[in-house]
Amino acid sequence: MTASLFDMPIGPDGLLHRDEFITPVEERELLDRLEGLSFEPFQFQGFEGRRHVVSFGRRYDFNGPGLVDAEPLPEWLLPLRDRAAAFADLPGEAFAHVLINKYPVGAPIGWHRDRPVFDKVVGVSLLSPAIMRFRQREGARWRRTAVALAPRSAYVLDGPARRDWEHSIPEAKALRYSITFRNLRT
Ligand SMILES: O=C(O)CCC(=O)C(=O)O
Ligand SMILES: [Fe+2]
Repeated sequence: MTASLFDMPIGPDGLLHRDEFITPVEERELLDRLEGLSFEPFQFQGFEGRRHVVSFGRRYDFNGPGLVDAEPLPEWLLPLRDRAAAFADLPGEAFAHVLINKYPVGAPIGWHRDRPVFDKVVGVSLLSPAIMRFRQREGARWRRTAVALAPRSAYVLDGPARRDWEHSIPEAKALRYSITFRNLRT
């Protein structure tokens, strides 16, 4: 499944977004799996975020060492990994790192660009909708845009959307999960 007419070229260049990337039944099965994981508060240089996370394959430790090994990807994640990789024009095995985000009510993700050790990012949204905001500095001002992330939709961040724009998601209004896949920059 590579880019098609139905992948909306909205938002910054390099952002692809596809609704109904997974079916409601697949979403339910994934949620059952996610409910069994041990999420931990996101740690950033001594601070704890309201967002909770689980990593597989590799884990990015923001308190010092950077990229470290993590538990291998569980079997149940492999079909989604392969579908996400195809969406980003990559082989499944390229996605060495999976980060699952859990956003309880009130949990945001602040403005950031993903770490430069990673290349493309694919994110799959589950359970409730969110708005992903983008901003890019332009002189003294910010260019801004946003994309609606419906449950079961997926996005690819590549090119300028990945490298030049920052993204963030405001405080969750209802519990939401995202399953995000990253390959390593070579
Ligand atoms: O929840 C999302 O879809 C965004 C996650 C994100 O930006 C990240 O994990 O770096
Ligand atoms: Fe991100």
